[in-house]
Amino acid sequence: MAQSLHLFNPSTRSSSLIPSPSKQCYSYPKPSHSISYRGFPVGFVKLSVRASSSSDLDPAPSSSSQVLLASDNGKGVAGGASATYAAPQDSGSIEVDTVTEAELKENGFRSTRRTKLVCTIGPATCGFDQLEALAVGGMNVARINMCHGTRDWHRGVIERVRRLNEEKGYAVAIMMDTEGSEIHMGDFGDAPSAKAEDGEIWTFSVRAFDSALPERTINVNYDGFAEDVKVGDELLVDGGMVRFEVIEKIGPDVKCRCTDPGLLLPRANLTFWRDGSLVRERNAMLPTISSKDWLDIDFGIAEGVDFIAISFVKSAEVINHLKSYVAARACDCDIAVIAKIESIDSLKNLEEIIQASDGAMVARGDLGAQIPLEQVPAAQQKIVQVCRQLNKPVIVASQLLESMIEYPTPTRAEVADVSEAVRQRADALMLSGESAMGQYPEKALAVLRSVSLRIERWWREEKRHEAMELSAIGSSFSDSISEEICKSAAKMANNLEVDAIFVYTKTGHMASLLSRCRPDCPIFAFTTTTSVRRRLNLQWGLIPFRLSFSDDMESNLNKTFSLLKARNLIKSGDLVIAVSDMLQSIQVMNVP
Ligand SMILES: Nc1ncnc2c1ncn2[C@@H]1O[C@H](COP(=O)(O)OP(=O)(O)O)[C@@H](O)[C@H]1O
Ligand SMILES: C=C(OP(=O)(O)O)C(=O)O
Ligand SMILES: [K+]
Ligand SMILES: [Mg+2]
Repeated sequence: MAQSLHLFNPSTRSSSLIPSPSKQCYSYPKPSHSISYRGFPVGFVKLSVRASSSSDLDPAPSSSSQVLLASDNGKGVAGGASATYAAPQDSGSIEVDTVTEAELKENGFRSTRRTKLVCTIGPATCGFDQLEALAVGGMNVARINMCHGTRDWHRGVIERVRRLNEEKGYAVAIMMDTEGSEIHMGDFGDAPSAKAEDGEIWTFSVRAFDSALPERTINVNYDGFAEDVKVGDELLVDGGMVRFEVIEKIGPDVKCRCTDPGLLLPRANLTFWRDGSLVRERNAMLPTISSKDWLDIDFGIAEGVDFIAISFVKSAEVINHLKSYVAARACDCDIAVIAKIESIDSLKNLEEIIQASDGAMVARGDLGAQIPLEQVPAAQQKIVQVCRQLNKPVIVASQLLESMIEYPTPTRAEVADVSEAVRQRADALMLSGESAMGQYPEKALAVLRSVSLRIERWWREEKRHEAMELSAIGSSFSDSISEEICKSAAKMANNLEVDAIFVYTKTGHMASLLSRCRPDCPIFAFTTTTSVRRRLNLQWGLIPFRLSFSDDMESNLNKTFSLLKARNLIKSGDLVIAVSDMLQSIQVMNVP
């Protein structure tokens, strides 16, 4: 027997949507057998609430009443959509990728992976077959780093990922990461890297060299470099992978002695320190988004990437600016803006930056160059928590499996680091050099996958009581209803041990609210557009499906059940909870 719980705010809906006892709007699919429910409220409850009339999203007068309906037969409860959705042409199909399909069939719902995986694409993984191997291995998002390679090179990667999605049914999203205008070294011409030995004198220069670089010379991208540094400053490459001391300044050239030897990689980040503190001279005035970044952003918009990650964000202002820029130019696609938290300024303004963004990245590489390394773990935990509270997806990035650039197995410490990020319930983990230029990209991805699965299972079995208290975030009354529905649905799903939560969501918002609750069961997110489906691929626990659906939940459910059954993804008797952002309701039912 199907049971349902609906919430209405009658004043926000047309009169035809108000429940009418004589009108039976739903006849839910009848399961083949009935089950008993523990603790499920059945009955009719009327609540009086004060709706905020100041919200433009919810123009309800303060006298409006909010009605909570629960039904034990799933019939006679009316509702409707706040918008009418046109059913696209291909209404008879459901799209889900073959890897998820295989995983669901082999391991059952419970053991599908909840933590999402991002792979940086570089020379080691840019071919079609290599990209396909990563997709098969569980890559949810492909990241291209505009610090490296040409736009043509990146365009090629985007085309191959899109082709992979079209030909093989994947929904791999594309994230474009901007270079940012912090100080970094140039390339080494044909050499992939250079070795700096203890005591060697190297020249860091802002001069443009026409031909090959002179020996032991490094280009610096920031014109003010030679003016900003002082003799005696300490110069850190990549947060301390290699260290130099500034010994002499000669016009545009800065001579430095190597004090900690190591490998110099192209475009490595440079910071300089004076008396134990990071120096913030005129370089602190560089714009977050450089003129080259703006051209890259235009490229990303033209290519229809799914996410744009902004390096070295300092304030919410730049995010707001970029979001309006994107909104004005990207007419038919919705590009999410991800704030990379990798500077002292971004930590200072953390909450406002995350609030303004569509997600965040804990970019530990540069963060570890700006704050003492021992402070990075606490910063990571804080960023992950703030993102969860504010309902923004968060990616933990950099050096997760650094040794796997060279070796086929990770260190125990790396496995512990990956475990910690999964235990913090971050939405996604990211590979950088491991997948871009390492020797074992697929093996590194397999480690992220197996560690995620194991820790997620441990969490479900052992840690359920450690649920995070989620504060209210809704900015309108209608938002608050959605939020409460998702919290209740997630709690019910855990208590009733349901097999899956189904969410019908046009924009993806309702799916993200469910993901935020980190329920024990997977969330099947049905959405009408391929772009939303790809975007949902970054969020914890969501299995995005593309499906055409209408505002009629009965037919949506019937259609979903029959399509999923035909593909052996669900079976009669499976217990599911369905929620939707068109009709604010929770329904509990067995698959017929
Ligand atoms: N498009 C690319 N072309 C060439 N090399 C790349 C590319 N993307 C990434 N890499 C390599 O992978 C390494 C790690 O990638 P990433 O972490 O994104 O960059 P970075 O180390 O510069 O912050 C880079 O240092 C670079 O050597
Ligand atoms: C992910 C990071 O940014 P990028 O690789 O672009 O330096 C980082 O600094 O950790
Ligand atoms: K970058
Ligand atoms: Mg960085």
